[in-house]
Amino acid sequence: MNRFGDSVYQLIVETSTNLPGDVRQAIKAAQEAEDSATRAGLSLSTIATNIEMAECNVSPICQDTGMPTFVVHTPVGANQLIMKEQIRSAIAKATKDGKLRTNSVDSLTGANTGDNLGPGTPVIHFEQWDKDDIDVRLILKGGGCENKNIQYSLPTELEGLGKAGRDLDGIRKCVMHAVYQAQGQGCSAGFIGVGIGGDRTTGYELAKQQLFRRVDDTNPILELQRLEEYVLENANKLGIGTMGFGGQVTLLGCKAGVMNRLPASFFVSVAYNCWAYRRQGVLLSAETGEIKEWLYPEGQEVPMQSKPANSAEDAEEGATERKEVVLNTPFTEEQVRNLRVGDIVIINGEMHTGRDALHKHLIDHDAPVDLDGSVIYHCGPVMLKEGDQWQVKAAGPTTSIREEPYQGDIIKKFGIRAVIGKGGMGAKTLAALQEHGAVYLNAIGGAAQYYAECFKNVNGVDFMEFGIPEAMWHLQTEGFAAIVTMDAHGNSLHADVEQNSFEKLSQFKEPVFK
Ligand SMILES: O=C(O)C[C@H](O)C(=O)O
Ligand code: SF4
Repeated sequence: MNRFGDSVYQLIVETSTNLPGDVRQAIKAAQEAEDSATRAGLSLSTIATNIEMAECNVSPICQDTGMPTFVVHTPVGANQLIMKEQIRSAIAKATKDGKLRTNSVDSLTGANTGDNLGPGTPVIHFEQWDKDDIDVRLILKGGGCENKNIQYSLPTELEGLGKAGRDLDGIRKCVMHAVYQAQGQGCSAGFIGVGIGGDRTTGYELAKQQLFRRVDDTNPILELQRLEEYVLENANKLGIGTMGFGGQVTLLGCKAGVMNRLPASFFVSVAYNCWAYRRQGVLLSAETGEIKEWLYPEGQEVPMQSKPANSAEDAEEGATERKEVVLNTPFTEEQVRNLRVGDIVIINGEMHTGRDALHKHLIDHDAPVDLDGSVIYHCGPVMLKEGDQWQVKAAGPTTSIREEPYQGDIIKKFGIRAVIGKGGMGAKTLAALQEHGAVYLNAIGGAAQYYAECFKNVNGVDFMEFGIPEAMWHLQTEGFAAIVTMDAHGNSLHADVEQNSFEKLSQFKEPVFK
């Protein structure tokens, strides 16, 4: 068993940096279905480039390397205590090597443990089985998509869909609603695991177990197979699209499982996973711990392409739709008031990261640097210190809506002119953008390698006491491209897509499974 720890380390690195072949296949199919000159098509192309970059750089696909969750099957008599210790050591080493972000935070104090070890992290489930080998599976599911998980208790009344009863049709409505309520915030196009039955805890567990299935498998239970096919086909009619930009592809996979329940309870639990669906597995020799087999198709079997516009017509249509503007920081009020929803902004100069801890802090404290005209990037990067210099290892956007309670006030207090993030923000921020003269720019969630390349130097850092993801990094930037999705004139693409998809949701009100 002396190779067990090394094998687990390899599994962690592979899972974080190389998206499996079946997931890649689903993303490629989405690229085919989407007009490549649209916002959704361009985003998928960036995602494809990012997947290749992560594989090539052996660096995290997305900066949020998630909650490491292992499911281990062992032969009877194997020592699980030793395996647990070696898994923990492999997690700490992968963190130190920049393959995982420091993601384990004390819930009361906010202190980051720095090595991804702590109460509840990593999650390790052991099961015994009657085979001779050890099966280790790992999923790295990020926080943004985890926040979009949802649990329904039937019967219930669902906005847009009406009554959902305790039957297959009620389940169908819950799952359609789950996709709608996620909008683009969990980095659509996504995958969902559905757990039918159980109690609140085991229902969610069952939903997450579905995410260990292969994307291209078929459910052996006929009713569930029909449910999966129905949801996959019809959720894509909601028009939410990649990153919630609108488009043909919103969902890439739906997998449902069922277990018994108590007579009084009927839960439908949905686990939402972003496109950066990082899960892999290995079969290990119980004697040596060596890898005998990888359990999902490996990434290199399915190369990705950043597809060029597929026809001259597409390219032209795309070009007339949007304007590209190059801006150097700090921005002026006039520059941002000239921007409209749909424009692409290419940013050069210094920008500052800031997320949950910083926004809360800035409400009643001064900023450590002058933020007049500045650009704030909602991002918790993976950083590594090489010699005396910090290096940006992965740096995609985080879900902006979490900063909604603070953002408007902070924009006005410090004179910020642009906020970059993903998933959009709400009415309070939109009003502040209009009043003060600022814009919200949407970057492609999960494209952490793609954006990391735009950061040419780390000029400094403040609030390291918040931990690496929450610190305020001052980053020298070149060629960072993002789309205006909320402008200084009261327009919000997010509000429009939400409204349109809500109207479409009501089409699915009538019973389908009787
Ligand atoms: O924590 C992050 O970096 C991102 C998070 O996974 C999110 O989707 O908001
Ligand atoms: S940023 Fe997006 S891609 Fe990354 S973990 Fe969060 S939801 Fe997933």
